[in-house]
Amino acid sequence: MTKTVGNIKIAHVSKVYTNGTIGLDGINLEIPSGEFLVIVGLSGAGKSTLLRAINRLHDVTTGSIEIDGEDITKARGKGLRLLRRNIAMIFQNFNLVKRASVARNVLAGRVGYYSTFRSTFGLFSKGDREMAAQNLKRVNMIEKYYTRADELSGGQQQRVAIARAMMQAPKVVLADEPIASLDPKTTEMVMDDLKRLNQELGLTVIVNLHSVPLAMQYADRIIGLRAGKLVYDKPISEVTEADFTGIYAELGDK
Ligand SMILES: Nc1ncnc2c1ncn2[C@@H]1O[C@H](COP(=O)(O)OP(=O)(O)OP(=O)(O)O)[C@@H](O)[C@H]1O
Repeated sequence: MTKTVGNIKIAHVSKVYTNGTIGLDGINLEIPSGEFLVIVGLSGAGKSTLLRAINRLHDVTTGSIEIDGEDITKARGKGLRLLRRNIAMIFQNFNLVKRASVARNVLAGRVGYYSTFRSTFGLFSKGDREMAAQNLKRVNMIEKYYTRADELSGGQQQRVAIARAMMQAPKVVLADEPIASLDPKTTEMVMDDLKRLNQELGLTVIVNLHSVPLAMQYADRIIGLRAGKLVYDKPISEVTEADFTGIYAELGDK
């Protein structure tokens, strides 16, 4: 089997929802291992659809999405499970089990490595408990190990969600507007956490954002979507001040 390093190759990908809405329209995109890619675009541009196609939460209508040479759009059964294990997802609304402890939520990130029986009964190994503690330290949340998730602030919940994502030992992290419901200071903490994972562990990180200034601050490369099409694609070194307004104007010009 190919060694997984987090290269993504999206070729001729379109997605038409069953009601006829075009989600994605002929996307071609290569994302090299270790890149911090930010996707910007107005609401409805197709950002979530693209992220969800990458981990196969959505099926695409045409095209292929290769993760290290393996097409996830065609994967089935065990092959799909193994591919998915390498791709962690972080959501806008955190998706934690509110009544469970922080530790339990973080350990849940490990279920891809366990039988259903063991994970249902919480039979996690000592090694995994240590890994959970390590990942909570990484996001400065270790002191909340036993706290219930619903006693945390939004920013703290998102950091627990990042620790949970890390339990998968992923190669790729997808974050769908991870800071949409957070204040500016917490936003910075969460974006810093994502950047640290990218830089220290070399993970490929793909983040959907509405904010171009934030994209400018964190991205290696920015792409823009409008009505399902790729309309902007530049490395951060080539993004100019003029593009700043350009991105807004072009994306807004529906
Ligand atoms: N399940 C669905 N069924 C039908 N159409 C959908 C579905 N999900 C999304 N769409 C449509 O697909 C298009 C792209 O939506 P998507 O959620 O990917 O955009 P987005 O850029 O992520 O928007 P936002 O920033 O608001 O999250 C929109 O026109 C949306 O209405």
